[in-house]
Amino acid sequence: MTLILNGCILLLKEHQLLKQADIVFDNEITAVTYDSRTVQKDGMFFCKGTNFKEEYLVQAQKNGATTYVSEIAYPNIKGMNALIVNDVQKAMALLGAAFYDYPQNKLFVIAFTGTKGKTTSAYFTRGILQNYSNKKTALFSTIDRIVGPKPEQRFKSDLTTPESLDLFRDMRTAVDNGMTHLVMEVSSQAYKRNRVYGLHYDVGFFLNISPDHIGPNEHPDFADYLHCKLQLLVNSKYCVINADTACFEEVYQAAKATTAADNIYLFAKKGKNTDNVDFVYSSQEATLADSEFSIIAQTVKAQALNVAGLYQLSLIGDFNESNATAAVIGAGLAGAPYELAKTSLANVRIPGRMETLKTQDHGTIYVDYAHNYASMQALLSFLKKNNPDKKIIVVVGSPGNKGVSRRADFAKVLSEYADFAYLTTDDPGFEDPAAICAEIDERIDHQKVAVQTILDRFQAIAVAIKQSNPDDLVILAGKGRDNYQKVAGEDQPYPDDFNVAKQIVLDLED
Ligand SMILES: CC(=O)N[C@H]1[C@@H](OP(=O)(O)OP(=O)(O)OC[C@H]2O[C@@H](n3ccc(=O)[nH]c3=O)[C@H](O)[C@@H]2O)O[C@H](CO)[C@@H](O)[C@@H]1O[C@H](C)C(=O)N[C@@H](C)C(=O)N[C@H](CCC(=O)O)C(=O)O
Ligand SMILES: Nc1ncnc2c1ncn2[C@@H]1O[C@H](COP(=O)(O)OP(=O)(O)OP(=O)(O)O)[C@@H](O)[C@H]1O
Repeated sequence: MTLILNGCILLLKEHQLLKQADIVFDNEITAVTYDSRTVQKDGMFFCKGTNFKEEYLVQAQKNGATTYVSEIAYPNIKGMNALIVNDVQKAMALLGAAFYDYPQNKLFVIAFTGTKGKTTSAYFTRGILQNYSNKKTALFSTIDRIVGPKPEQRFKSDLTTPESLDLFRDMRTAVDNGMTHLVMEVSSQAYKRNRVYGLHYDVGFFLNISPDHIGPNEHPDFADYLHCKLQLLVNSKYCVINADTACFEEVYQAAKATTAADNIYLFAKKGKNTDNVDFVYSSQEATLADSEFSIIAQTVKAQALNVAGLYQLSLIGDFNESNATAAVIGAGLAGAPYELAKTSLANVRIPGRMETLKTQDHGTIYVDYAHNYASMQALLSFLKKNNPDKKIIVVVGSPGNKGVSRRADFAKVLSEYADFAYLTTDDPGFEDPAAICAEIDERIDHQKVAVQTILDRFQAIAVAIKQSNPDDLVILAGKGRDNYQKVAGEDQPYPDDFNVAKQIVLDLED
């Protein structure tokens, strides 16, 4: 992979990003990076970030960088080409795509945004497309990035949507590994930080929106959060929208701004406002671990996708039927027909999303990543509605140094639905986990919910399971399959909630 300096200048000018170009020598660029520690010979180095220091550029030059791209010039740096731009993140995304030779053009790209359900929908979609594409579907999700068919081509993600250079590099790797399809999650932060600037998708999904990610390092307010999420639709050839979402009118208008109505698909749950939607899904039957739902195609264009029919899921929750409906439509737009979607979907399981453990004498255990009001409400209200006579026991904590409003939110949602709450530790960071639990506890309605605080998460889960009866529902919320606790700047190893529960159940049933 290479870049020609003149080509870079043209591209930046085309997007009105170039303020100044100081060219010392003309050479071919054979590597790109934003980290001085990974610079290679004849590399291009991007100076970006709130914590950026000039010494990184000095190190980059020492390590072989010949060109830097930055929003400000560094006059002390001699003997390097300088491309001074008015937005380094946008410049990086454009030059990154060019450097990796536009790998997105070789992939059918399906992208999901939404406050909740991105990972689940992405996994469902990939589950179907893997069978449709002969195992050639890449996945960029919050949990992992899969760039090829071999186990070593799957690795853990650090961000939901990676930095642009990493994104285009991984797309290139996926193409070189023979992948033909890509399913990816796009966070609002990815748009805020221009990680996906210039990227177009074959299909873009808007799943839902509720207040989240608003704070000092993320979005200043809800309007900014929504605006960032809407960008996905503006950059998609086909748009698929959950018509039950909050702010539907704004969302639909954003799609219509750049997409013909024929290429916009709407779906909604039966019983809501389904008059003008293409697909309606409806719950048929749910056990404690599986659910059955149907998708009806209401319009000619929906029928043409050939995906309507009855479906089964190996995880429950009406919200997961919504996520699965989205996946079926996405896979349908890629060409996957009903029968294939049906058989593929039935087998998809997602790490830490409604994973179920059935015990002999201690109820049904759910491990779920629900970690804010919207997701906890969706989860607990579903369980309550379908099991009005069963006791709901929740093990939950709230993280330190972020999302402080979640503490009051958890108190509210527990008061609404839970019978028993075990408050415990969840990534306390630099805060005292006991104080965090106390903040939740003081807002819980103790007339409705019995509360016990057990700071050791393993012990909290053990006590919750041991004290439950065969008919009870025990929900281990918030951490999904996280195998660490973030404590005072360190990731301390933790077996993960599912493994902890499995161990406790094994010990009990020995
Ligand atoms: C607020 C935010 O998005 N920050 C991201 C951003 O940081 P930054 O650009 O400010 O970089 P920085 O940490 O100040 O570092 C400065 C620069 O110096 C470079 N450096 C550093 C040390 C050195 O020796 N040499 C060197 O060159 C670094 O490579 C970096 O480019 O770029 C970094 C990668 O270069 C990200 O790791 C970092 O994500 C932080 C950790 C983060 O937590 N982000 C969250 C908010 C996020 O993006 N979340 C969304 C999901 C939430 C949602 O749904 O919106 C996500 O997509 O994951
Ligand atoms: N469509 C939905 N509506 C409301 N809640 C949902 C929905 N889908 C999933 N959830 C809940 O949210 C949790 C997180 O789901 P998922 O990981 O799919 O979402 P996400 O958008 O990737 O989330 P995040 O941005 O927090 O990583 C699930 O464990 C579940 O409790």
